[in-house]
Amino acid sequence: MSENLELENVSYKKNRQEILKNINLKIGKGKIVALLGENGAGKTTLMRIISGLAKNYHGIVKVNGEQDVVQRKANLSMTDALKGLLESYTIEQVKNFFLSLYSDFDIEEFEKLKDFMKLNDEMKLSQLSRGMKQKLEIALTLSRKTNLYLLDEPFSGIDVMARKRIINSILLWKDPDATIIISDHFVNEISSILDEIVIIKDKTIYRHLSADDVRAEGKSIDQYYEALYEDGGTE
Ligand SMILES: Nc1ncnc2c1ncn2[C@@H]1O[C@H](COP(=O)(O)OP(=O)(O)OP(=O)(O)O)[C@@H](O)[C@H]1O
Repeated sequence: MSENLELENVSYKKNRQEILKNINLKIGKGKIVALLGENGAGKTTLMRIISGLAKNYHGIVKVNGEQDVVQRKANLSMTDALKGLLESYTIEQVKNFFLSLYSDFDIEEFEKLKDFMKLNDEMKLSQLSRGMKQKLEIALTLSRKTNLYLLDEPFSGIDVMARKRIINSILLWKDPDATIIISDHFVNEISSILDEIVIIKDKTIYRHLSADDVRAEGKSIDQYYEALYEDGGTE
């Protein structure tokens, strides 16, 4: 059976500058994975490569065994849902747009998530705060029934209490076979739901390990992550 995500020797340059090199990564079905790294390490770029937004990379990218970009897009859902949408759109219009665009968009799931996020149909995008927009993006992203979810710093503008509520609920919303990759700078907040950790450093995958292995060492995931940099890893 194929992995939900496979990257083989992926490299990417932008304006002749090397951004990522020799990325090899396999993520199995059902895993929740943290994608970690300093500012500018390449987390967003990696997600954009996987989702087919960043082009002209070298190497092989497969989502649910599919290499073709159209197939990959059909097999993943990413938190860039509101990009390009008119600010005058109401949430109801956004919902209808998603319904027309994605055959896997689960309207009942969206209604539940929308209530959970304390959003309503009449709200216009222009009236939403940054945190409210992020909540809407999470709701839209998770309402698609797909194999891979890419959440790029999904909680950065969301207040602490709502963040905890959302993180704790991800396990309930998630299909057991679906894989979620979350990039985040607040590792301790998501650590309880993680199965694996991927760290990008020096333009490549620096560590890929199971969260249980870290816990078995008696360390929390953020302690482990911080120690990597304290040990002189910031060169
Ligand atoms: N449009 C662009 N043109 C040129 N270089 C870019 C562009 N976007 C990103 N980069 C470069 O690509 C590298 C990786 O950026 P990326 O946004 O993927 O990092 P990140 O790990 O997501 O960072 P952060 O944690 O700050 O969001 C950086 O060195 C950045 O300068």
